[in-house]
Amino acid sequence: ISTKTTLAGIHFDNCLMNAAGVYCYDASELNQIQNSMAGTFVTKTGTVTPRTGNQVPRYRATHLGSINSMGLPNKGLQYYMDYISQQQKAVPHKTYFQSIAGFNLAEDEYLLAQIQASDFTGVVELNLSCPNVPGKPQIGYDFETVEKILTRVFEVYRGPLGIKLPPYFDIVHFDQMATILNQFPLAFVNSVNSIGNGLIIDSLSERVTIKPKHGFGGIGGDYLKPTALANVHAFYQRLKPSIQIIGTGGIKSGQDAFEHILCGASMVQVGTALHAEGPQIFARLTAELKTIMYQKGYTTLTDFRGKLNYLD
Ligand SMILES: CC(C)(C)CCc1c(C(=O)O)[nH]c(=O)[nH]c1=O
Repeated sequence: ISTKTTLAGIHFDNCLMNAAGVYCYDASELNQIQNSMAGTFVTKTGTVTPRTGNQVPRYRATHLGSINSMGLPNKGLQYYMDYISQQQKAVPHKTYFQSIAGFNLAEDEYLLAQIQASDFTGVVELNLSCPNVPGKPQIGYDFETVEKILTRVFEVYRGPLGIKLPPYFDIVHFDQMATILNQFPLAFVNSVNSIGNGLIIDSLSERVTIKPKHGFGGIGGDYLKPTALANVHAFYQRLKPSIQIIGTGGIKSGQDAFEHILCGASMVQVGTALHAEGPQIFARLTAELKTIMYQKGYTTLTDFRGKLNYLD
């Protein structure tokens, strides 16, 4: 029984990995993912220069998930490029993901030019949940800007590249986004990022639980799973076959991973549950997924990927 997968024509021994932002800030954390059962890792979203991010507390977990307003704290793109370059030499049989985000089109182009000029042989994940010009919604909700960015991105970058999308909640938005994305040679779409601007309250103290943005932050975990599954399946149904789906959101068991793959995911990423349990979670999730596959008579992910049944 195998949980291996292929993405962007590249083989991964395991379909489970971290979600950008969780357990991937520095070499210490990335080493722990590298030495776990995860099939690979994605770095914290790298920006043009290092960022300290927002004031703490900026992450809070509950028994149903998490809220965060980290503010993109990261070591800067070059730090992650150097780390990956070292890993490509030390552990050459694996392929790594570099997450990036520019705060405008020029920064996106700069980041991609840096990667293009390096010895990077991995996969780029462009985070489209980044802020736009003030007064406009995040890029992922500004469809014209998505199209403009992707047009430019594929003029400047030639390696395998996918995008991380925020969740959508309207069928028309799935249709509109898929129509845009199907124009581009994307390797994958990663659905979903956290649900933006949720609020988790401590009713005893009658206070919010994180400091930035008056307590507003991205929601992950169990709260996110139905939305994540819907986005994975909606894009799986609409995108051309060459654009694969990475499923992110609400995975804390082998069953959750199974459901994401049943909805069409080729790779699954773990965030909130990884933050809570640490990298040994990948051994548990892999064992649980294999048990489910065994019980159902499946030997590979292709036996059930995307084969969700409807109640016709
Ligand atoms: C929310 C942004 C800071 C604009 C991007 C980075 C990010 C963050 C973050 O660094 O706050 N948290 C998330 O849950 N998803 C993200 O994509």
